[in-house]
Amino acid sequence: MKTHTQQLLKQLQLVGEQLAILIDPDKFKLHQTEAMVKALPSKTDYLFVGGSTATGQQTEACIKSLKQQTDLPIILFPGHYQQVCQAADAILFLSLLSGNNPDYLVHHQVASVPHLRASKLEILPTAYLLIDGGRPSSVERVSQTSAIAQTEVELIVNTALAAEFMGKQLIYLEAGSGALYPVSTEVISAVHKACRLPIIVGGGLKTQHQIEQAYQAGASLVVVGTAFEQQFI
Ligand SMILES: CC(C)=CCC/C(C)=C/CC/C(C)=C/CC/C(C)=C/COP(=O)(O)OP(=O)(O)O
Ligand SMILES: O=P(O)(O)OC[C@@H](O)CO
Ligand SMILES: [Mg+2]
Repeated sequence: MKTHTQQLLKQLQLVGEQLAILIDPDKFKLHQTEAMVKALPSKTDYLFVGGSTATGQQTEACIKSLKQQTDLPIILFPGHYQQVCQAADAILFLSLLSGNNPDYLVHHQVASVPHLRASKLEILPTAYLLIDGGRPSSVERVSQTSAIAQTEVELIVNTALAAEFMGKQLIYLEAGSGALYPVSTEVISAVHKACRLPIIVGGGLKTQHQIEQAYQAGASLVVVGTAFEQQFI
């Protein structure tokens, strides 16, 4: 097995207040790649590529097209092991710890290993916590798990700390793509106070003010998908 550099993990641990734009291969149109890359906010640090229902082929075509237009690091954000693609730079090695579906706790991870053993992708061990964003999300539907209520702060903190004790390197607090409201600053700051890992926050972030609030509460990286995507539909 090749050694994986820890370049992006170090950047996530050290830099803070970073921005990722999420591209969902499901909705991605190849002919719009150039315009889309030009429209990226100047502060963009990473592109996340993934979706709950995207196929491997869609994911690969999307990443290859983006790679022709930008040098930004491309981080896979997989909804399924078949989305593993060697053309990316890194992978959020997600485990859906807010739910009790073994497929999303461990089976996708095991199934991805044959693709990852031979690859140079940097692996980012990530605890993925789905928090209620006010409407049913695709992740809930696909994984057949329920989101944790925003009021269950202690459960969220305990789940994040369990992730830290398990050796995860990143915590992703997810309100679901297109959420009516994002993960609250109360939840983010409670996790930040209790847990040493960098926090990624995504789902339902639409305004600069919401993004600033997430950083102030302790998010190291904010993910925006729908608000960017809507320019291209
Ligand atoms: C580690 C490997 C290989 C796979 C991980 C598999 C796991 C645990 C996935 C977590 C659950 C899941 C389905 C995550 C998908 C996250 C994602 C990329 C969401 C993007 O948004 P969509 O859910 O596609 O939203 P739309 O409905 O708006 O398209
Ligand atoms: O599409 P939005 O609501 O920006 O969510 C982004 C991301 O966190 C979803 O997985
Ligand atoms: Mg999708």
